[in-house]
Amino acid sequence: MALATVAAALLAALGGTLWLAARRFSGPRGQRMQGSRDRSAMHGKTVLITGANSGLGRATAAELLRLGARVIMGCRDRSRAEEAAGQLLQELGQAGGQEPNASEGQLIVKELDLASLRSVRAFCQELLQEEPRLDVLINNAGVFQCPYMKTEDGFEMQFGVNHLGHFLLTNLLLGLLKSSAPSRIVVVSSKLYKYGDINFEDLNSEQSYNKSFCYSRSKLANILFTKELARRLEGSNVTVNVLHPGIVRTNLGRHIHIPLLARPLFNLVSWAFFKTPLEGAQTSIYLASSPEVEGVSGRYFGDCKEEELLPKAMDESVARKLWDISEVMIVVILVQKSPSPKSQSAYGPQERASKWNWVVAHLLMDNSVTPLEFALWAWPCVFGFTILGPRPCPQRALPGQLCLCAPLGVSACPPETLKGNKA
Ligand SMILES: NC(=O)C1=CN([C@@H]2O[C@H](COP(=O)(O)OP(=O)(O)OC[C@H]3O[C@@H](n4cnc5c(N)ncnc54)[C@H](OP(=O)(O)O)[C@@H]3O)[C@@H](O)[C@H]2O)C=CC1
Ligand SMILES: CC1=C(/C=C/C(C)=C\C=C\C(C)=C\C=O)C(C)(C)CCC1
Repeated sequence: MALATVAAALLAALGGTLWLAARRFSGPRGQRMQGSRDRSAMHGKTVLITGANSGLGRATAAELLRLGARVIMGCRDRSRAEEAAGQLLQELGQAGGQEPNASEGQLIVKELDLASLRSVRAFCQELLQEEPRLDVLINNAGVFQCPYMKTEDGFEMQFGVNHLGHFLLTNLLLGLLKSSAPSRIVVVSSKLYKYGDINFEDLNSEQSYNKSFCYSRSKLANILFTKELARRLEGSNVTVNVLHPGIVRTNLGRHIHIPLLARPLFNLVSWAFFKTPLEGAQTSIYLASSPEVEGVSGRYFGDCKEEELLPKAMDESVARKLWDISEVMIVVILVQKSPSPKSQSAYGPQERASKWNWVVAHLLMDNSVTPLEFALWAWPCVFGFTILGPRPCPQRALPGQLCLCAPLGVSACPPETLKGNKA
């Protein structure tokens, strides 16, 4: 009897494995591969890929390199990136029957930590000095469902890396992309955007943190960012599109804890059902290199085809507001400040409870003010704020001017506004 049970269990396990293996090799996960195209399709083009040392970024880099591109790998860990670059060149050499480095494509490793605005700025400064052109920017790097952590600048990690770091990166490189036009920006989002919301009152998850919601919110932010950027880039010959890659077997799940004993099963299931990185990277490669999407902008793709978005990912006013807030966050952000006794008196109980210690600012007006213009008066404004403490927000007090407002109505405004508002 016992023998029969063991035999049945073994048979079931074998059958299950065979079924999974059959799925692995027959499933329709692999949409058409972009890799069969002309080997010099990207010759003369410079492509920057963030997070190119692993998963989808690595596979995208390999393929674009194969197509002849000069690929810049923007990675946070130089040694991991150099190791990946060495492997890529070797694989390319082996595949092409050539010596590594002998192919037309070129691979460059540069340090870029999207969890540090200082690192993003330093990276861009170097890139702008060294690179005469940039044809494709692929915002690929990402963090998935990590425990509550903050970036160097005090942002919740998933929002900070997946959205804000890329927001700054893209804005700093826009000039070069425009001067290299026709050029492309490709944003890697996720279908999980559906479960996110842009809750402006707690963008930094100070009040509560849910790792799934925050990942989804950051991916929704990727889509809204793409929509708003496409609008701003109309007529510039720089396109921007966003994609979801499907579920792909990469290192993205590193923060998901799986009990040791269950790991083999999860590995088997992910092996059978998930896409390989090369399969998952096809839409990135397509949007970066295919002539089919020349001039196409502001669209959402999966499996190399345009897909529909939920209304919340197409809301122009939310996209604009997110842009404005992000712009101010990256310029001003670190007005790291604990409320002084004086400023505490200006808070209601709810505000005090939120322990407001940095300014989440937003543009009150829809007037477009460049970061440079903003920076010119941001510091005097912050200075005024520090002296006078938070003031009630004089909503639209000075038409055409910009005010910084904390989420709960506490404001740091241009000095004139503060003066006019003094009690
Ligand atoms: N895999 C999937 O099923 C899906 C993935 N995506 C998206 O695809 C993108 C790529 O992820 P995937 O390849 O799967 O995951 P991987 O974890 O394999 O790759 C993520 C890359 O992002 C890099 N990265 C993480 N944090 C930072 C940072 N602070 N600065 C710079 N680079 C950083 C990682 O660097 P390091 O190796 O040093 O950690 C790594 O190179 C992500 O945006 C993800 O959200 C979307 C939907 C599904
Ligand atoms: C989620 C689980 C795993 C791994 C998932 C990976 C590698 C990526 C998933 C990414 C998704 C869904 C991103 C969406 O944007 C394991 C296979 C490690 C274990 C099971 C759970």
